[in-house]
Amino acid sequence: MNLKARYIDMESAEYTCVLHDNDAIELGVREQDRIRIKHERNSIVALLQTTDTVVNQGEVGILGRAYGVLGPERDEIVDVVPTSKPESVKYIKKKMRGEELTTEEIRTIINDIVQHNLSNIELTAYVVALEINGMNIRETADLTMAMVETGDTITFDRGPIFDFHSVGGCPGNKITLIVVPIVAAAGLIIPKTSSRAISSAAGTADIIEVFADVNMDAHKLRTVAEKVGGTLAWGGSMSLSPADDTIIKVEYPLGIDPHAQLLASVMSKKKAAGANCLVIDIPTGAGTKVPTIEEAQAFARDFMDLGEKLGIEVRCAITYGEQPVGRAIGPALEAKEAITILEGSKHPSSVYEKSIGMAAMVLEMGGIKNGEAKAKEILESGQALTKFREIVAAQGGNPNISSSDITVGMYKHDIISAMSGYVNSIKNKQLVQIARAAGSPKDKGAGVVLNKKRGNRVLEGETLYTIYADHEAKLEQAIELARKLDPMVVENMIISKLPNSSKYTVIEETSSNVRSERN
Ligand SMILES: O=P(O)(O)OC[C@H]1O[C@H](OP(=O)(O)O)[C@H](O)[C@@H]1O
Ligand SMILES: O=c1cc[nH]c(=O)[nH]1
Repeated sequence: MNLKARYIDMESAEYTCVLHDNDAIELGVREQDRIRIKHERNSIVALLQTTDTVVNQGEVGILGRAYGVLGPERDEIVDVVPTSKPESVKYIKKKMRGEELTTEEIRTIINDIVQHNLSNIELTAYVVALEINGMNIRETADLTMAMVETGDTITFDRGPIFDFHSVGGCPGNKITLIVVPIVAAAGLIIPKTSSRAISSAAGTADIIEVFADVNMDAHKLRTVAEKVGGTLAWGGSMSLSPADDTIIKVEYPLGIDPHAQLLASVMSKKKAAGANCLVIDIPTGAGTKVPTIEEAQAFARDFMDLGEKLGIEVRCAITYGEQPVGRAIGPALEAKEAITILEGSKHPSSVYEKSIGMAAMVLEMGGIKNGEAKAKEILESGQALTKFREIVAAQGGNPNISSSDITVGMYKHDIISAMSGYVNSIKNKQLVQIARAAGSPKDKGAGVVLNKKRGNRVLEGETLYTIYADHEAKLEQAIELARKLDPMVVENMIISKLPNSSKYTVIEETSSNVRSERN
């Protein structure tokens, strides 16, 4: 059916088009059916919505970026035909039943994801099927290669190319901002790309975006890395492994990161960016993606096996993840904390220690002896800060950036301990929920800053942590959640008194061990 193309200034997660009810009846299609729209040599598949008001009979409305991808002029005639479900839906169902997929079936799924042929429901089914049934290492390698082959790849004139990546899952893990400048200042090339938050309150790309442009294409990634030695880029902004960001957008609201998808996500980006030597950080422990050391060791083996298949030398660090790295969680708060370390502060030491440890592993892969001493020298002499500023400037940020330039949320609230004792545990996932409720990562100033960490002595009335927000209503939501979730457990020698006693003093109406004070 030939119809006039009409731009609709709205966005939706999947490519979407709108037909008048009468045209939909004539074409024999219903809401949520798929429609192929052809314009010259270009075509897209969009999900259908029907209307008797938004577009006229004889028109097809095409939403936002789908219109841009198809490319007709306003009112130009396009050809509209019904089309069936993509073949990959069959293979997603096969994985839902727990069956092994062939190389070709995996390629078909990834092709359909890259072409935006799958609805968000189908994409969610894919992610959930992987979360429940997983993939063996052969399938994971095929998945990785399919993600590489559907995008661009970069080749550098000189090498070897180094990289570093965290599997995530531990809040406050802002160390990439320190590791990359140390490695680049040592003269190694590290074209680092990061994703946005998946299970956390701020992915590395969300943090860097506070002070520099993270969007770059593959050409710019290569040019910046060759010029200043390193990049701090968002993988989703470029054509390297383009399926990755589409899948992450579905994982984020669920807060899940299926093992095989995680492996393929990381390794496809590294392969596409031309990495030869890679260090992987695997935060481990309760409240992370990898609860036990045994699981972390198996994860590391999978990374090394995949690396062998892809021609990348991989070394892994199993790192402590049972509480946040450092004290800040949330984009601006984490940026400030990381830059403070680059400026010379050694507090909090977990950020300093972890950054030095990870950078040392990369330096040693590059043949530098005593990587730890070298990493410390580069950081403490200010060379890492200078390199960081060069990278920021190359990415359009302030070339003289300092921690005092970073603005954090204007609304804040202290959570106060109602009892004296020691911090027995800090629950990562609950802290993430609170930071997200405060607006992180979209609201850059939102998040949480810990005043106490595990094992610290706490006096009644002391601040345990502070919640920050850019909007007052979100601060209120986060405070309410904090009361309910109680993410920091303070205990003393008496755990409980019986009968009719709780281990906590109940100061407000909640059963929390905290009371709240405004500031
Ligand atoms: O913690 P969650 O959100 O699950 O994992 C995603 C984070 O982990 C990785 O960190 P990096 O880029 O190596 O610093 C990703 O790129 C992203 O920033
Ligand atoms: O880059 C990343 C990091 C963690 N998990 C992913 O799926 N991708």
